[in-house]
This record gives sequence, C-alpha cells and structure tokens, in this order.
Amino acid sequence: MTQTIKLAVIPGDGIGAEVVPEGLKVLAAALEGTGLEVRTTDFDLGAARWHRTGQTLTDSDLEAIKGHDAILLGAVGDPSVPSGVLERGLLLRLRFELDHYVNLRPSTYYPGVPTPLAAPGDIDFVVVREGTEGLYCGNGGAVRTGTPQEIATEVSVNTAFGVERVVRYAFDKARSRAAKHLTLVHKHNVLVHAGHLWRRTVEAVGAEYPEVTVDYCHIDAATIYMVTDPGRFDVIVTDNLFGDILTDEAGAVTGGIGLSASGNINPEGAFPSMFEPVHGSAPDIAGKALADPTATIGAVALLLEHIGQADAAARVSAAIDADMAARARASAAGSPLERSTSEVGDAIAAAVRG
Ligand SMILES: NC(=O)C1=CN([C@@H]2O[C@H](COP(=O)(O)OP(=O)(O)OC[C@H]3O[C@@H](n4cnc5c(N)ncnc54)[C@H](O)[C@@H]3O)[C@@H](O)[C@H]2O)C=CC1
Ligand SMILES: CC(C)CC(=O)C(=O)O
Ligand SMILES: [Mg+2]
Repeated sequence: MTQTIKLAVIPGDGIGAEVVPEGLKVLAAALEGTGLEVRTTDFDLGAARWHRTGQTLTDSDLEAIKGHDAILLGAVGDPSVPSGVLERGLLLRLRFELDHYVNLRPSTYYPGVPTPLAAPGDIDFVVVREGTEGLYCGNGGAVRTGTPQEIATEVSVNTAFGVERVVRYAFDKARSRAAKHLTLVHKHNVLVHAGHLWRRTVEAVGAEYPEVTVDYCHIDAATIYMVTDPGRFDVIVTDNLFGDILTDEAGAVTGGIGLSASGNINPEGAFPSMFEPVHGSAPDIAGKALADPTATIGAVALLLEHIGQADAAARVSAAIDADMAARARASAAGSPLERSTSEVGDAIAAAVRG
C-alpha cells in the first residue's frame, strides 16, 4: 500500500525559491520504489505575499500547515520588506507556534572541499541550538524612538523548562554518537543569570549521562576554536543567538554556508517539524542560479530521518558525499566544477538513483 507524506512547502524569498525545487527533486528520487509518495502543499508566504496583502503568516495558514507531516522551507527575508517583518512574523512565528525547541545543525567537513582552514582535519559535530527562547523571543521595546534619548531593549528569556528539555535532547544526541562528548557554549562569566541556569542544568542533566563527557566554552572562545580546532567539538548545546552565529561560522569553515542543513524539531511530534538550509535568502546572488542547493538537500535528508525513513535519508546523504568527492576531485585537478543550482540538484538526484 502506498503511504503518503504530507509536506508543506514554503519556498519563501530570494534563493529560497531556487533551492527548494532541488530539494524536492532529490526527495522524489529518494522515494522512488519505496512505496512512499509525497503530497506537497505550496504555501505562498514571504515578501511577495506581504506586498500584495500585508500578511506574513495568518492563523489559517498556520492551521493548514499543522495538518502536514513536515515542512520544507527555503528562506525568508527581502530587502524590499522592513527588516524583521518576515523574519519575526513568518519564520520565528512558525518556530515558536510549532514549538521547534530543537534547532539541529550538523556540520561535516568533506575532504578536499575548499575551506578557509589550513588544516581542516576531521570535522563532524552537531549544534543543538535552543529554538524558542533566548533573545529571539521578542521580549523588548524602545522608548523615545528616533530621539537622542532613545532606549532600546531586547531581553533574553531562558526558562528552566525550556533549557532542560533542549539540554536533555543534546545529551541524548551525544550519547548516540561515537565521541559521546557535549560542549555547553554560553557566556556565564557575564550573563550570570541565564548562564548559570544553563550551567546548572547541564550539570544536573549530565549526572544522568555518565558516559557523556562534558566541557564548556565561552562563546567568544568557541568562535576561536571553530576556526583553530573545530575537530574538538562533537555536540554543542547553546542558546538561540549563540547557536545562530556559531552555525554560520561552522558553515563557513566546512566549505560554505551553501552546504549547511538544519532541522527545527518538535521532538514529541505534537507539531510538524520544519527543515531548511541554515542560510538566508541571499539577495546578493538571488536570480543568478548561483545558489548551492546542497544545504536544502541535506535538510531533506534530515527530514527523511525525522519521519522514520532512515534508508532514504542515507541514500540522500551518500549522494551528497559523492557530489562532494566529485567537487574535491575537480578542485584537485585545477578545474573546480562550475554548475548552476539545478545542475547540482540534477547531479545529486542522479546519484540517489544510483
Ligand atoms: N532561515 C532564514 O530564512 C534566514 C533568513 N535570513 C534573511 O536572509 C536575508 C539575507 O541575509 P544575509 O545576512 O545576507 O545571510 P544569507 O545567509 O542569506 O547570505 C550570507 C552570504 O552567504 C551566501 N550564501 C547564502 N546561501 C548560499 C548558497 N546556498 N549558496 C551560495 N552562497 C550562499 C550569500 O550569497 C551571502 O554572501 C535577510 O533578509 C535575512 O534576515 C538570514 C538567515 C536565515
Ligand atoms: C533570520 C533569523 C530569524 C534566523 C536565522 O538567522 C537563523 O535561524 O539562522
Ligand atoms: Mg542564521
């Protein structure tokens, strides 16, 4: 019997609309012959919709999205829309309303792929970024706006409940991996209220995971080690802002942000989880077919894993590995591959088919 996966698709803005079709192309290839089919619903959300209607994400959009098994998102944000309108009103609203408290961002270095690191070594870690609290929860305001006396605040909210559940997820993740190591990244020497909550929580939850080794880095030092010694990391757990920054850096050092996939996960399955590239809508390259769709294709692998299709996920990951090896060979031969967005998608879809 054919099983149907109901997938909400939000291409969004800029290169989001260019990379999502490549993700769907590879998803279709991965499901061939499995008895599974995907039924997609396209959601017209983003800058164009906002210009037409003034809407970012309505309650009825949200209800319709909730009726799906998972969400594939490209990226949101456009220079023609005031900064924050789509990022907060659409993307963060989805993450908050669908309780995506785990923002999972794996990083792997594929040997031979160009990187700014002199000696990249063996890099394979995953950032577990808290996704519903911290500085991104919109707790702040401004008074005397536009005057020399303006005061603007953004208050980071960290709850014992919210910190514990994401820390527990990170320990579970660390326990399932070969290195079984967890690093808390924060800034508890300065952010003493939130930082101490995170630190105490890691200590308390860590007592239940004696097989997992634990260490700690302040965020500023973590950005150094991300460049000088990224192989030291296995699982990083951190808050919303630090995780956002650190994962862009992780993308840059492992071969480019166009390779970095992410999942916004509701582990309990109360709401559909959402899969997307780490990058944004990249207005500087939008419309030029220059965007690397690999991050979105990696997000498709995370999606398949999440919905219990481990074999299909493994085929997608193996196809990405093969494409990375082809890139490395071409670079080593002195003629790096120059392919359009859809040519990369075609190559990876073909590799999935074998
Ligand atoms: N999840 C999301 O929807 C996110 C949305 N944004 C939004 O995206 C817009 C642009 O933000 P930026 O700060 O410029 O970040 P960005 O991630 O869009 O771009 C940063 C740099 O990476 C490059 N880049 C990004 N994706 C790439 C890909 N697939 N292939 C090759 N190069 C790629 C861009 O050309 C640019 O040089 C803003 O409106 C921002 O708010 C930013 C980050 C995440
Ligand atoms: C655009 C922001 C809301 C988020 C972001 O940069 C991210 O999640 O990576
Ligand atoms: Mg970001």
